[in-house]
Amino acid sequence: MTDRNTDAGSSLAALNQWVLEVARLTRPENIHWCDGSDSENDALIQKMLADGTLIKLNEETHPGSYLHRSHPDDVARVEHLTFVCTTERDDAGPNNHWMAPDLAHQQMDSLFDGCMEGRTMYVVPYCMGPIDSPLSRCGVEITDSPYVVANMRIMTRMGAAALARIEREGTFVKGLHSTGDLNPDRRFIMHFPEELSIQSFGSGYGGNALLGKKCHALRIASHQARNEGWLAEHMLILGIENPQGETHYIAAAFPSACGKTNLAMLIPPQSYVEKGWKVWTVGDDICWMRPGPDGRLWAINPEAGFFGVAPGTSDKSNPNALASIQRNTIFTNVAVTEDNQPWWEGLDKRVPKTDWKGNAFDASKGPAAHPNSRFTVSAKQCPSYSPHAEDAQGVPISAIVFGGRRASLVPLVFEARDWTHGVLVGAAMGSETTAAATGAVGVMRRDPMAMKPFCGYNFADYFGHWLSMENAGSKMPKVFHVNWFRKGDDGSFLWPGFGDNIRVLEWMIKRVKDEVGAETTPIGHLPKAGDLNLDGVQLSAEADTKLFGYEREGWAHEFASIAEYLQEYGPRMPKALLEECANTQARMAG
Ligand SMILES: Nc1nc2c(ncn2[C@@H]2O[C@H](COP(=O)(O)OP(=O)(O)OP(=O)(O)O)[C@@H](O)[C@H]2O)c(=O)[nH]1
Ligand SMILES: O=C([O-])CC(=O)C(=O)O
Ligand SMILES: [Mn+2]
Repeated sequence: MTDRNTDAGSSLAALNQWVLEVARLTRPENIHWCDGSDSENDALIQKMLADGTLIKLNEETHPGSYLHRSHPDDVARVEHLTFVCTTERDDAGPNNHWMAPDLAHQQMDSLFDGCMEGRTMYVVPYCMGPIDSPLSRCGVEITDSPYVVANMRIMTRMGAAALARIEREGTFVKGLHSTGDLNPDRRFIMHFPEELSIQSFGSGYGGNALLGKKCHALRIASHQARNEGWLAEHMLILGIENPQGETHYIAAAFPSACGKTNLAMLIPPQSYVEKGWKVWTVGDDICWMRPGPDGRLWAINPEAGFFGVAPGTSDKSNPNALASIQRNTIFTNVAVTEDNQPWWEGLDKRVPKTDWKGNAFDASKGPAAHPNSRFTVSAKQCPSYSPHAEDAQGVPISAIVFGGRRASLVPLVFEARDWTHGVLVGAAMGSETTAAATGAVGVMRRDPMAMKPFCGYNFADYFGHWLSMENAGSKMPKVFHVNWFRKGDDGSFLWPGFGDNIRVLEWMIKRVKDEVGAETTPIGHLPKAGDLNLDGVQLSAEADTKLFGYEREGWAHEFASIAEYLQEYGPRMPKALLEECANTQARMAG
């Protein structure tokens, strides 16, 4: 496999040439190279206020903050229109939609033909990760959307410093984006991992349009990571500091809208705060990890901001997120109150005046804020932002956590037997779908490592890559699985979740430090009664069995379906993983 644009030295010439090529195709009125300065941002904001792209929010309560209302058909990622275009179909795998690169280029060229007439074309150089980190990677997004530019400025290190790094380094990911006419029939999100390039047309929504995020930092980066021996994952990163002042870092993969931002910003219950426990936020969505000289995995957050789900965010559920978004925040598709403050379901008891489409709010017509409405804000505004979040070498990872949204069967927490079993636990993940992507909500689907929508290559090869991370000299993190979403017979959540999730993290750290034993079952190790601190938590008798038990019959069914799922990948699926699965099934039968 060769990656084409790696010609160091002539990188700026290559960039210039590509920009001119794109301009010839898209025919913009102007070309603007973004330097990332405040004055540039101010001018963009003024332009967007003037043409209605942004609406100013209450300056007293939310200084420097704006509302954007997207087209009502353009509110989430579009997985059915997202393609991985590798030369060989099997390199994209059954987990991706595939199109031959030539055909995809033909199709995209005709969409981009003249699409920027009368518009300004913005050239956005950006760096994913701290600007001085060897783990970081750069890209350039060309876009005709000032909203995208303003968001990229918050979400990445954008502008002059990134351009200088590109010039030094020679390699960058090429991203081309146009909102086109926002017609869903003319919408495609195309990835060309072998060319390190992305082409996105017809959507302004975050995951489809902020190309540094899912398109670059996951789909393209996962391909680069495989070639270069590292991991690009859909994971939050947090630091948990114990009363002795030791901090352990945990990376956790949950599918979209399944609790990454909330866990990353966790505020412990009062009893924990009093003892001196703290949680530090390193990242809330994406994690790039690489083995360090000491054999441990070292991780950076490639992003500079949070593109978080608004509904459900409150001073009870996530006070750190709420504190972060009091100023300098772009809100997308939220409702507004009488006095022009942003509002969403779960924030407080006020009744908004206007819904996310800009109509007078009418409770009979559905929620006021779109269920996938979002805030974009700099990570620096988060009170729990880790002092080590920008460390060039990253932070060392002690534990990897997988988790899904599972109303039944799956207990609160279990630990994998070893690395290979841990890879199986990740590969076997299932979760109920959410509003973060278009389509039905609440349907259980396999979402290995929370990467179903984001892995830029064949899952069989991806699992093989994960298995290969353990080798002589490596000190792999322990692997756990959690489920905050188990429901009781009456349909309510059995576990309080949010701040109380620290109880589960504390148990994990005790396991990492070998301070407690565990109950061994065929799915892995469960906490022994008394080892997980439940002081002050009121659990029903039903919760006690459902959160901490192993349900033999249900798991046998689950694993029959997991085995079938892994078989779908055919002979490329690593034997070691199939054997681990069979081995787990044998334990269940025995
Ligand atoms: N019951 C329960 N709900 C939770 C918990 N943590 C998060 N949630 C809810 O899950 C939804 C999504 O949470 P987020 O933290 O925004 O999810 P995310 O994984 O960061 O989502 P993306 O940004 O789409 O990747 C919100 O409605 C939260 O209120 C928890 O511990 N228990
Ligand atoms: O990608 C997006 O638009 C938002 C997000 O974090 C996800 O869906 O996982
Ligand atoms: Mn996400």
